[in-house]
Parts: sequence; C-alpha cells; structure tokens
Amino acid sequence: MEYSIIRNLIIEIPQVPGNFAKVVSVIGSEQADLGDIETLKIGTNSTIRDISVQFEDEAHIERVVEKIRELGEGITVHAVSDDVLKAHEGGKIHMGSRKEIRSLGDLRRVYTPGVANVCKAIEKDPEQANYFTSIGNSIAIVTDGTAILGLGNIGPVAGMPVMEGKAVLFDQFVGISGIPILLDTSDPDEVVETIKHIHKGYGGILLEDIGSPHCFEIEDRLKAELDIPVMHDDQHGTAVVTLAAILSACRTAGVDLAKAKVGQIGLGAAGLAICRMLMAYGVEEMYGSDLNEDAKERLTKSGGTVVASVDEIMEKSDIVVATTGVQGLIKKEQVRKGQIILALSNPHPEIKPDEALDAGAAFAADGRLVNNVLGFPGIFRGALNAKAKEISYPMLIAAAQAIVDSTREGDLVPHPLDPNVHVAVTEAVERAANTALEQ
Ligand SMILES: NC(=O)c1ccc[n+]([C@@H]2O[C@H](COP(=O)([O-])OP(=O)(O)OC[C@H]3O[C@@H](n4cnc5c(N)ncnc54)[C@H](O)[C@@H]3O)[C@@H](O)[C@H]2O)c1
Ligand SMILES: O=C(O)C[C@H](O)C(=O)O
Ligand SMILES: [Mg+2]
Repeated sequence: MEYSIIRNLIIEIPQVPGNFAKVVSVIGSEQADLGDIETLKIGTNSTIRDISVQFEDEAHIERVVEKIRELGEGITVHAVSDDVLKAHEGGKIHMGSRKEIRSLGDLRRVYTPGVANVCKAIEKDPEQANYFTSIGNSIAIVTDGTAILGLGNIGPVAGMPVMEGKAVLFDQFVGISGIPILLDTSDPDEVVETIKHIHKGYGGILLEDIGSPHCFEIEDRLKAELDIPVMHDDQHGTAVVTLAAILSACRTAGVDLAKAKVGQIGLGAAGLAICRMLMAYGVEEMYGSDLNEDAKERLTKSGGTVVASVDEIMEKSDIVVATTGVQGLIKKEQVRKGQIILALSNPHPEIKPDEALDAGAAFAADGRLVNNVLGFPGIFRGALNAKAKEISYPMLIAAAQAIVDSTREGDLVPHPLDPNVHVAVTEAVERAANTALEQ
C-alpha cells in the first residue's frame, strides 16, 4: 500500500465501551494507516476526536469514511480536514525581530538615531558586520524551481513550500535564519550574477532543487567567485547522508565499502555527487546508469563505469542507490538477496523499503529516512561558526562521519529529530574547517 495522502478525520463517538475500537478497526481493516489521535472535546454523552490517517488516494478516503458512517450507533464523521494544507496557511516562516520596542529609548537604540553609529562602525571596519548584524547567521536558500524534489521543473513559486521547509529546519535545528530566494532564471550566467549581487546580505548560500546539468556550473562558479560558503544541498547534503547510511549498513553487515560493488541509478545532481563522494571514499567498483547521455559521460569523466540499464545495476551491485525521481522504478524481482538498497527519491521512492526487504534486501531505506536534513543544517552551522569561506571536502567527510557516530547500532541513520546529530555534525564540520584554516 502506497500512502500518499494524509487527512484528519474529525469524528464524534458516543461514549459506549467498544465504539472507539470499532472506528479504529475500520481504519485498520481498510488498510489505512492510523496516526496521531487528539481528543478535541469530551461531552456528556460523546467525545470528538481528531484522528490523523494516511490513505492511498481520494477513493480510499471515501471508502474508509463510508465504512465508518455505516457503523451507525451515533458515530458521526463531522469533517475530513487536510492538515498538511492547513499547516501551510500563511506560509511556514516569517521575519521576526530579536529586540522589543517598548519605549522611545528602545526605538532610538534599535532604529534612528542610534543605528547610524553602528552603520558608521561597519563602514570603517566591515568585519564589524559579523557582530552587529544578522548577516553572519543568515543563509540564502536559492532555487530556480527546476528540480523540486522529484516533481520536476514546477517553477520556483511552486517550490516555495520546500524552501520554507528548509528554512524551518535551519531555524529549529541549528538557529540559522534561512531566507528563500526564488529566481526566475536558470541561465547560469544570470543565476551567478544575481547571487553575486545579493550575496553580501548572507553568511552562506544553500542552492536547493536546482536541476542538472546547470547546477554543476552554477555551484562551481559561485564557489570560485564568492568568499562565503556555497553548497548545493541536493548534491553534497545528499552525498554526505548517503555515505553515512552506507557506512552504517556496511558496519552492521561486516562489509568493506571500498571492496563493495556500488550501483547508482540516476546520475543527476544527487546521483553524480553520491558517486563522486563514494569514489573519493575509496569505492573502486562504482557503476551508474541514466537515460541521459551527457549524465553518463559525466560519470565516466569522474572515474565511474556506466552500465546499460537498471537491470544491470541491480544484477551487479552489492549496494544500490537510486535518485531518479521515478516512483516504483525498481521492481521486487530485480532485488538480489542481501543487497543494501537506498531508494532516495522524494516524495516517492524507486522501491518501498518493505518491498525491498520482502524481496530479500538486507537493508532498505527511502528518502524520508536517508534525507539531507541530517546534513545541511549542521554543515552550515559548523561553517558559520568557523567563519569558513568555503565548504570543503574534508568538512563534508567529517559531517558524514559524525552522522555515522550518532547512529545507533543496527540503524542506518539517526532520527532527524535527535538534536545530538545536528550538534555532532556542527562540531565535526567546525573542527574540520578550523583544521584547514590553521594549515
Ligand atoms: N533523500 C534525499 O535527501 C534527496 C536529496 C536530493 C534529491 N533527492 C531525490 O532524488 C531525485 C532526483 O533529484 P536530483 O536533484 O538529482 O534531480 P536531477 O533532475 O538532477 O536528476 C535526476 C536524474 O535521474 C535520471 N533519470 C530519470 N529517469 C531515469 C531512469 N528511468 N533511469 C535512470 N535514470 C533516470 C535523469 O536523467 C536525471 O539525470 C528527486 O526525486 C529528489 O527528491 C533526495
Ligand atoms: O527536500 C528533501 O526532502 C530532500 C531533498 O532535498 C529533495 O530534493 O528531495
Ligand atoms: Mg532538494
């Protein structure tokens, strides 16, 4: 069952023992997936609950609601609400102030005339901006909307909920202000020029959901031309977390990664970066497949081996990673016993983890679990703390190792809500950056 819709059922249930169990049992027998349950109101004779449920599609919702209504006995479905849409009403972020203005004195300190002295101090010594402005704690989250998750080129405005999501994660996990920047151009010259003209307001640039191949040129040029950290999340954030998950799987399975045969399906932004990182880590047999000839050539140039098809990758590889954006691309019959399979496309994986495990995989995960959320917040926090001018390869490897070290025995990666992992990544990246600065 592929659950793609979350809805909240607002249900009134008369207080008769067993009634609530009947509702839950309908949800279970119809193979919907029960989530959080909140009691909204306890009346004299009945209770109203908000029950979060995951469904396959709209028809599935209707079926379950109908079956609950058929229970009778006063059980009433008052509403089917879409909490995901509700959570987005008004957007998920806003620019807030860190100082309160309660008096004229406050106004004069925070704003004019007091602020003028701070401006002059920064004019005299631009370094002071690190102490007296928010610039050093702000990251521009830049997208052109060309590869939003696996939804394709849906444009930057439609991609804004993802960018706001990244900003929420920056704020809550590592206290960084993430500011979405939506570009209405994908032309590398224009993107680079635009970011160069606005970069002074930020301590770093996170490129997000910018498709391949233009993402490669854009990132390379910005890294060369700007003196603040620049990272394309879908390339390196993903590669870091993928390397970490593979290292943890290898640790548990007793496999030497360098000697393993690794296959990558999809050689776009995420896929090529994963291949490069694995090869830099020591993987000798790195196979890749893509539909696009240029993408395949990029793998060859990077030292990997192109194979003809997904079939061949599945046939040859001990470890398979997929980042194609194509739901259900890997079939159960293609899975080999004992394989490690990371089907990382969002919102839907190339094969569901339970299907892969059923088919004999030793480890399987999707893009919800192995997700760059474990990497990018701590990578930027560490880079900002160290006042690093770039995000280097040793900083990325340090981040991957910190994720591995934060992973419990038998798991592939830590829980994304485990605050320790973001602290561990931050500290490891900061240390790696400081080591580089000292040399
Ligand atoms: N889990 C994570 O943290 C994470 C991070 C980044 C990207 N992703 C997911 O990876 C997917 C790709 O993202 P991207 O930024 O690399 O996009 P992209 O457009 O740069 O790359 C996708 C590549 O897949 C190839 N492809 C498409 N169909 C294929 C097929 N049938 N066989 C082989 N190759 C095929 C395309 O030709 C392209 O080169 C998206 O679904 C995204 O959500 C997940
Ligand atoms: O946004 C995510 O959940 C991960 C990744 O950046 C993606 O594009 O899929
Ligand atoms: Mg992304």
